[in-house]
Amino acid sequence: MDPSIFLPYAPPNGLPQESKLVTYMSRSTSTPTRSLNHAIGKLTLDSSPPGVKKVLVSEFIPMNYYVPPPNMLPPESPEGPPPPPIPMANASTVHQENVGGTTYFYSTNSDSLNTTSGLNSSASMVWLTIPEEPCMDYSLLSTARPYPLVYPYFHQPGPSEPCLNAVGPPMVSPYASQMYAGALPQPGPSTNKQGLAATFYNPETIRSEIYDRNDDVYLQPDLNQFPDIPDSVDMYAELVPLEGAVTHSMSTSYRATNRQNGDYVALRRLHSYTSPASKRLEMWKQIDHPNIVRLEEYFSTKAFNDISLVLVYQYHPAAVTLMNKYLSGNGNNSAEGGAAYHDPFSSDPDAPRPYTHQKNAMLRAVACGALLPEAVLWSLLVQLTAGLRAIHTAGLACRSLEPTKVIMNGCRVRIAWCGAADALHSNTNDVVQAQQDDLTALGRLALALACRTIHCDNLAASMELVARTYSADLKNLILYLLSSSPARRSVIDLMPMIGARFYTQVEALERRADAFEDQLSQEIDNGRLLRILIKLGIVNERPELNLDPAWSETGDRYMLKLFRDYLFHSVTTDGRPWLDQAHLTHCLNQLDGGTAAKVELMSRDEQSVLVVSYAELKHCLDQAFEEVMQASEPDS
Ligand SMILES: Nc1ncnc2c1ncn2[C@@H]1O[C@H](COP(=O)(O)OP(=O)(O)OP(=O)(O)O)[C@@H](O)[C@H]1O
Repeated sequence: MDPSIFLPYAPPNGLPQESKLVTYMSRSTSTPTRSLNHAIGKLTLDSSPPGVKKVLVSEFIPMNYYVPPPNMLPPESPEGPPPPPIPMANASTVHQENVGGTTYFYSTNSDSLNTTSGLNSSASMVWLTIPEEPCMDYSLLSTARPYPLVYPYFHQPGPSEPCLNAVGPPMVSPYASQMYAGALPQPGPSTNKQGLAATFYNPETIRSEIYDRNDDVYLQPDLNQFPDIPDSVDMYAELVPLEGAVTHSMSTSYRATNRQNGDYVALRRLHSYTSPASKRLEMWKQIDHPNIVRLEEYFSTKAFNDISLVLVYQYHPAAVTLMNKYLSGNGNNSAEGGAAYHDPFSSDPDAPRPYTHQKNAMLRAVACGALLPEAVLWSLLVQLTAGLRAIHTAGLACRSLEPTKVIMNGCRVRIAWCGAADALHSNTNDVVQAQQDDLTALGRLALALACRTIHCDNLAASMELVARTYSADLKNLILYLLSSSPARRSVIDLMPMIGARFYTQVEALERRADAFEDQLSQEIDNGRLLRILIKLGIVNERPELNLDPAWSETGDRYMLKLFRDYLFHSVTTDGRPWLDQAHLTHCLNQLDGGTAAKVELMSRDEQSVLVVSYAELKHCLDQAFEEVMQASEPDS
């Protein structure tokens, strides 16, 4: 064994000279900090420029090994609540404003919080308390579709049929409602997890994510609604426009099914594409990264009555864009602490708005307690920088890092439609400049997420909000990304700024893996037992096979019938049903394993007893099932 592994930890000044950390520390005083100071100077923020050490993640507090009471949690703890609303000075004044002849009064008195006036709420918002995490309502999480769904696989109860869901809690996801024909198993007691914990490893959240995906995958839209879309394009069929896709002349997105393997794919069709496909698309095909939607292939087609280039990507069910999830403020995402605020002007978008209303979309987000917990922001940034790093390292540039082009499902972030921009602008050669633009775009995206609005044009005000709400490290990271200094920025420089927060992400992922493993260990045998039950059900009490009405009552099948009675219809000595699920599971496991253990089977008239091993029973079952399978073939 290499004895050097036992050497004690060396302090920073004792780091080996070839260490990357040494390289970084020796130059960190020049590149990032200089540009940060420069940027801060330009923004004339009140706060003094950060010192070098602040840039180097000095404020991070390890967490989670001890869970303090909620009010003591650091803002970026995985358990941490969203940042508190910013208190505003002078909360008792009344402000009035005349808009279009109407005078609006803004009571800034915190007592007015309970009034129903939407306008008042915009002034007194800053004193709103952070809402409790809503109890899980799956319907909030299921995404709206622009088309009605048909249910090809599952029976829907007709009007006269009893509906088990008639009484009980509100129905959950459409898929779940079809699967269970009734209420889902109720989630356990509310765990009231917040921050990363709420999204990464809360079992109820994980469960609802899975239902959302199943909704998306199993509930088919009615393809007749799209008569203009070809039945198939190359090897892809069942094309459906992707939810939220805007129809325009340059490109269209579809979900489709691969006819060879049945997998879903996301297609990006570039209309009237006459130039040769960019060579960079081949490079994009090589990129396989968990934070990038993989480009599988591309081809030209005339199926759309023009020459289109079609890019084929991996499909991620129930994916939503960052725009829809965090920035659109459409109120559908309260489970995310959504940026849903009451907009008193929503009924008439063109109505003149008070200056106060226009000015501060981000302050409204503060008012709703809708700012994201810092840990969630870092998680998004860690994933985005990981994806971007892979892209830049491959000598490519994303060119479209926008909230509408980054998708999320569950807690995973993926950069979507990579390569489409290269295909559209195949004559753009300056990758280095495009990579710099990517970093600026990442900065804009980070700022938008931090302020929960895309209206961050007032950079100084936005940065002030960030500085007052989040750690100096987050502010510095955004400033670095947005810096206009001529020094070349690199995605690699972001890693030291993320620093120990990386561990938070790793820890959350490990906890998520634990949650999955726990769940898997509980469910792992269910499929196996279900399969053997299905086999038994197919064989037992079959009225006839191959015109033989006695088939299931004779030969091997008779033993299986007695075994079924033994399993499900045993009674106690005084004639009561004997229900012992552990015994039942044990017997099914023995049958599946075909063990040598013996079981006594009694005929229904109690006149004869058969002693058989599970191995024999298994053999009987396999034989009988095989016979049914053969009889089911059309030419049998
Ligand atoms: N790989 C994917 N798997 C599943 N869904 C995806 C995937 N990529 C994107 N989506 C979803 O497709 C939808 C439409 O995306 P798209 O980028 O086409 O929207 P758009 O607003 O019309 O953009 P554009 O104006 O550039 O055409 C988005 O809601 C997004 O969540």
